[in-house]
Amino acid sequence: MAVYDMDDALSTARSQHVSKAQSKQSSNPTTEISERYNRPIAAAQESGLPIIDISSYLDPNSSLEARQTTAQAINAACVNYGFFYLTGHGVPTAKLDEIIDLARQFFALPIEEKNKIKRYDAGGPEGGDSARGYQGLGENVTGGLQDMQEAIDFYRPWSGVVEQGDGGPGTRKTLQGPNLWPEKPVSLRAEYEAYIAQVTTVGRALVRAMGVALSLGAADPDNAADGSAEDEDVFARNCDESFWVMRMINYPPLSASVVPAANGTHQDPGQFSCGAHTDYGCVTLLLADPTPGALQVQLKDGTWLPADPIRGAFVVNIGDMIERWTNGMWKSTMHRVIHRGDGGVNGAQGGGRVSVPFFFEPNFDALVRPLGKCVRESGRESVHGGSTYGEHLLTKVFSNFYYSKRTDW
Ligand SMILES: O=C(O)CCC(=O)C(=O)O
Ligand SMILES: [Fe+2]
Repeated sequence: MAVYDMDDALSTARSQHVSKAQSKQSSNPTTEISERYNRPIAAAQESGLPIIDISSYLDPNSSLEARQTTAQAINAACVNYGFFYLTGHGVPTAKLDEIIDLARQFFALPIEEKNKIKRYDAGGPEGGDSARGYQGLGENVTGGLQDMQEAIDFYRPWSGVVEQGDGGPGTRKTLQGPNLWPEKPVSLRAEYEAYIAQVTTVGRALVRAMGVALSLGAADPDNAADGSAEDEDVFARNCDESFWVMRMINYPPLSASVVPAANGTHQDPGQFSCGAHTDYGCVTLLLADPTPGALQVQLKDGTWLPADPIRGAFVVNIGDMIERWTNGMWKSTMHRVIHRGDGGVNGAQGGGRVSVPFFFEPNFDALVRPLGKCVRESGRESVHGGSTYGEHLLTKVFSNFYYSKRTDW
């Protein structure tokens, strides 16, 4: 089951779909980490993630009924899984292939070339901003463990005032630097910028559909610019200048990985490609190469569901800001990546798995706090007093843990 055919995969996933698991999701990442690989993989997965066609939110001529059907499917997927496949998004499959291919070409370059766009700490003499640029193997940490991945992070360009960093002239504040684009492959930057424009359109459509899915009520035209109005446009309004992040990742096979350590090198067979975490923002549109078995999603009974790629579809998951806005009615779901390299197209070649998640996030200054309707319907106290997305993001970047479970809000 190496390369998916879209039609086959869709029909298989639909026919295999079974009802949700009921028991409570683990919220303690340390338990998960201590168990390493030992948690069961959900019985070879009887249940696939739901598949949702977003085209009715991209087509201005779609019927109300079509949009309602999509919204209901989104609500069910977010209540039960926090994850789903997204089709009908309009980004050509050839474009998706090109994005993966360019990433693979970059990661195949010598380390000296990759380090030309190395990420450096804010305030340092290199002019880094602690966020943008290339991160080598083992630099990313989840739950105290090094992840076996290398990556480049790109963010929405900083449009606020650019301040001098704490290190004096020539230094930068966190997040305020320019994106560091690789010189090679030469076409990467233009292709990626065009892709970012496309996925931003998809992200906008998706969050509009999510507002409808929560039955928040039609927007009053008088509130069009009011970020605090709690109608069905609330997510769209608070994401209209999305402070997006795009991460280009290469996961070498764990079986062959050697992690650089202060005292030389060591190999850790219990290492994760990416440790269990929830995403900290709004919605993630994940594009990944066809390697099966690598991405795993934690179901409510604690077992892990492999979320294998479907060619031409995104894997979408909701992040902590949506969980906060919905007062926990929609949960951001734990997921992890284990690319052992012992199967699949790329694994069989002993190669890395490449993925390019696009994190469609709220505006930097968007105030994110539980919606009144969700507080009432969830039947629980408000889970958070509210903070801007920018404040939340900065705690993530300052903590130097790219990923973390949401216990810190
Ligand atoms: O590479 C993947 O499949 C998932 C990556 C991920 O979860 C993340 O970057 O947040
Ligand atoms: Fe993630």
